[in-house]
This record gives sequence, structure tokens and C-alpha cells, in this order.
Amino acid sequence: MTEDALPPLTGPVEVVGAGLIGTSIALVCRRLGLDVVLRDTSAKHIRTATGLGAGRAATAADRPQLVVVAVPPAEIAGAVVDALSRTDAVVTDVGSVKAAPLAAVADRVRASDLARYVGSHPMAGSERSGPLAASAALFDGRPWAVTPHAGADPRAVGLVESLVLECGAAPLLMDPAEHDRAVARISHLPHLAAVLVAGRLAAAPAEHLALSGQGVRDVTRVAASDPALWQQILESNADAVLDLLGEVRADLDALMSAVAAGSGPGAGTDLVDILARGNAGTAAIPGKHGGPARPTRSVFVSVPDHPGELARLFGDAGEIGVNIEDVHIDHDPGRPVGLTELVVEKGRAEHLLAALESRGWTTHR
Ligand SMILES: NC(=O)c1ccc[n+]([C@@H]2O[C@H](COP(=O)([O-])OP(=O)(O)OC[C@H]3O[C@@H](n4cnc5c(N)ncnc54)[C@H](O)[C@@H]3O)[C@@H](O)[C@H]2O)c1
Ligand SMILES: O=C(O)C(=O)C[C@]1(C(=O)O)C=C[C@@H](O)C=C1
Repeated sequence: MTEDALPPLTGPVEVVGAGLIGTSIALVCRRLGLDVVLRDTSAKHIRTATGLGAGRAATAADRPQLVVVAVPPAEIAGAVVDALSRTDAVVTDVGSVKAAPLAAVADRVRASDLARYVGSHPMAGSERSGPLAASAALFDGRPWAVTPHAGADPRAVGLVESLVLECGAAPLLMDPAEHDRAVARISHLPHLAAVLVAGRLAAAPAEHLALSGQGVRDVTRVAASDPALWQQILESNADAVLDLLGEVRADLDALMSAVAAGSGPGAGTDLVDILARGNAGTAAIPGKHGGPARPTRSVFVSVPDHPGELARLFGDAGEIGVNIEDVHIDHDPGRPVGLTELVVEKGRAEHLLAALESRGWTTHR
């Protein structure tokens, strides 16, 4: 279906699971002016989400156009079956794994009801959980897999694509099993790599940890995620994850041999090869909006530790006309300044440095 021909999202939208993802979707739908109704086993999460303006508590009289199931993976099949039997709405879920819940739902509903179910998965999130971590901007420019089964009604698929587009994301139609193999590589393995590295820090001496810079923070951020959620994700995609872990085990053996061989006479170039393969892997990740990755460069600026200084820096970068792709802030222990790293398009970095310096900022090359 072309974008113009997609069924419009008119609401009401029912969100089951008012946590990080569900409340973020609800906030987008409220911003569109749609009626949003919320269900959650936690009354506290409903109260918090309604307080954030994400919608109102659902009642038995509501007749949703679309139900979005955003509960933990082990609860998805049950919540989808419940939504298909309670309503005549199109039902999607946002779970991180697609084949297992689809098989469980298909076992429990008639084919005519199954036609209204189309799984999906936004490739955006956070290491934080619950409605307070939600944001209507969460999905901007992100890929969002839509994984219809063979019997899905094309209009149901179209409505889910409309939701994705309204959330500012890019729909990618995929077979559920292929999706699961893909996320094992681009989400589940990276998560486990972060967990293993972060696990080495848990009992590390304080004087080692005091040296922590941006590298270790970049590599370990997602390891702060909810273990119960990730246990369920990994269990429902175990085969694909195990295949990749086996490959990584072989890579680790090769890496250990290469490090042990050193760079002395007779040593191979294995270590450089392994490091260069990492370069090739990072270069292969597409840029924002699915385009090719554009080379970026970091510009470091000292920002005085006073209210409003960061806003002034961002304002200046905006007036200079340079888009900030990413930002990291590091506090210099014992000094009243923060070191701010602005990640910008490589070709714009020198211009930004010079223009910031002329406005009185202290930069570091
Ligand atoms: N966290 C991420 O980065 C991310 C990204 C994309 C997709 N997902 C997927 O989205 C889903 C939700 O994840 P989240 O991070 O928003 O979790 P979350 O813990 O923030 O929210 C889950 C919500 O579901 C509620 N809930 C639990 N069981 C329920 C049930 N049976 N009925 C109704 N409500 C129930 C919880 O009370 C909670 O409010 C998961 O399936 C996850 O795999 C997560
Ligand atoms: O950015 C993050 O915090 C995430 O981990 C998000 C992330 C991912 O791996 O990209 C994690 C799991 C979800 O299924 C989808 C997205």
C-alpha cells in the first residue's frame, strides 16, 4: 500500500501496558488529538500515565479502532488474545520478539480474528522502564518492524503502518522469523556484550572506576535495563541468540590468541585484522532514517556549571547552523565546568569550533 492509501488512524487507540513503550505511543496519539484509553495491571502506572496526559483509563464501553499491546514478552500472547476477543479492533503488539507470540496467538484464536492481528516492533527504547521514562519523541527517525503473518488483513497491516508513521518512525515490513534472526544480531547480542563488560565492573576497585570516561559508558548503557524483561526477550529468541553466541565464543578464542601473540617478530597481523573488522561493522550500521552512515566528528566544549549554560550552547550551535547528531556530558571532578561532547557531521566540525570560539566558548581539539 502506498503511504497515501493507508487507512487513517482516527482512534480511539487502546494501549495495554502503560509502561515505557506503551505510554510513549499513547503520548504520540494524544498529540494527534486521538482518544486514548489505557489498561494496565498496575493501577499506579495508569495513574502516572494519565497524569502525564497519555490518555484516560479504559472502560467496558470503549470501542477502539486499534489496540496496542505493550506488555512484557511473556504476557503478550495472552493480552493479544484478550484484545481480539474483547474488541473488533486491529491489534498490534510491540514486543521485541515476533515468532513465538504469533504462534501462541494462532493456536488460540479463529483465523478470522487472527487476520486482525499484526505484530510490530519499534527499534527504539531505553534502559529505563515505566511510564515516567516515556517520551513522545522516542520513535523519531527510528526503524519500526511490521511483521504480518500470511493471513493478515492488508487493511490491518496498513493501519499499523499508519501508527508507525504517525509516531515519526519508518515502517519496515518483515517476516516474523527473519525479524527474530535480525534482532538477535542487532539488539540481543549487543545487549549481552554490554552485560558482560558491565559485569566486570560490579566488584572493581573504586580507584579503577574513578577513571571511567565516555568509552565505558557508551559500551555499557543498555546493561542497566530490567533483567526480568531481558530474561523473557532472550528466552523467546534463544535459538538465534545461541547461534550468535557460538560465533562470538570462536571470536573470543581468536582474540585471546592474537593478544597473546603480541606484535613481536613472527606474530601475525591477526589483532589488527580483528580490530579492523570492528571498524567494518560500525561502518555497516545505517545512519539515521535508514540512510548511509555519515561520518561524524566530536567537538568538545567546556560548559560552566551554571543554570542555562547548556541551553546557551545548544542555542549558539543552532544559530551557527550546525545540527547536533548526539551529545554526551562529562563532569570534570573538582572543577566547576562540564565537558560537553557535541557529535556533528564531520565536514561541519571545524566551522562549529571556530564559530563557538568566536562566541567565547572554550573548545578542546
Ligand atoms: N524497553 C525497550 O527498550 C523496548 C523497546 C521496544 C520494544 N520493547 C517491548 O515492549 C514491551 C514493553 O516494554 P517496556 O520497556 O515498555 O516495559 P515496561 O515495564 O516499561 O512496561 C510494561 C507495562 O506492562 C504492564 N503489564 C505487565 N503485565 C501486564 C498485563 N498482563 N496486562 C496489562 N499490563 C501489564 C506493566 O505494569 C507495565 O506498566 C516489551 O514486550 C518489550 O519487549 C521494549
Ligand atoms: O536504546 C536502547 O536502550 C535499547 O536498547 C533499545 C532496543 C535496541 O536494542 O535497540 C532494545 C530492545 C528493544 O527490543 C528495541 C530497542
